[in-house]
Amino acid sequence: MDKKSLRKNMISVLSSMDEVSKNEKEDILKERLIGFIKEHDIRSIGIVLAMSHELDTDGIISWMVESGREVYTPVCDYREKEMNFSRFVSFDDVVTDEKNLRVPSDTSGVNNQVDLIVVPGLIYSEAGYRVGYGGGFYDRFLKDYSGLKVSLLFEEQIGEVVREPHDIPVDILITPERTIDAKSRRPANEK
Ligand SMILES: Nc1nc2c(c(=O)[nH]1)N(C=O)[C@@H](CNc1ccc(C(=O)N[C@@H](CCC(=O)O)C(=O)O)cc1)CN2
Ligand SMILES: Nc1ncnc2c1ncn2[C@@H]1O[C@H](COP(=O)(O)OP(=O)(O)OP(=O)(O)O)[C@@H](O)[C@H]1O
Repeated sequence: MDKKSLRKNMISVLSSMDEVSKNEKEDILKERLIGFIKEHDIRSIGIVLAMSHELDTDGIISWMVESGREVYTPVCDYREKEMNFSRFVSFDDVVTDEKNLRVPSDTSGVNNQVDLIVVPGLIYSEAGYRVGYGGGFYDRFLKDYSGLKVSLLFEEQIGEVVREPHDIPVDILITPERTIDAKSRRPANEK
């Protein structure tokens, strides 16, 4: 199947997940990510403000802000195909961009070298390769980023990913059932 159909299929799988069990899994993912953040003493985090079919990140973001961590969310320049992370302070200070994604109303506080980025995606291989939403924003951004990269996902999202030269893999995959050390599953020249 081509990449576009793979994306479409996975979006429909995610959209048709049972709401109650999805919420339960999201709660587990939140707790697992909080454990990871504490364990690695993460102080600044880059994470998306999710769309409705995506894994809900609002609860995680609230915990991060309340626990005194700095939160940054992506802001895209669609013309330049560029993305920066702007400081997120409160859900009261959020607007929507031209693609209807939520972004901070004040985008001046940029930090592109946070301790941890939670990388969104649709399909993942256990080696940490990823099919995203097709914008290429993360692959372009991550080539100059040197901090930790994790992804949160449901087991249903693990599958075969055909690697492309520009793909930048994540270090760790967290599912409701396990934490996969993706980096250790790759050969030394692909770290
Ligand atoms: N919540 C959330 N925010 C996010 C992302 C994400 O995955 N989730 N991103 C993760 O990268 C970035 C935005 N990614 C985007 C990727 C593609 C298009 C886009 O141009 N979409 C096409 C339609 C897609 C298609 O069917 O080809 C369009 O609107 O014309 C927009 C944003 C940053 N913010
Ligand atoms: N480092 C890069 N430099 C230039 N173009 C890139 C780079 N990374 C990705 N692209 C281009 O962006 C487009 C989308 O890439 P791809 O299909 O890999 O997106 P994706 O991985 O699904 O999205 P994302 O990385 O935003 O999650 C492709 O046309 C690809 O060639």
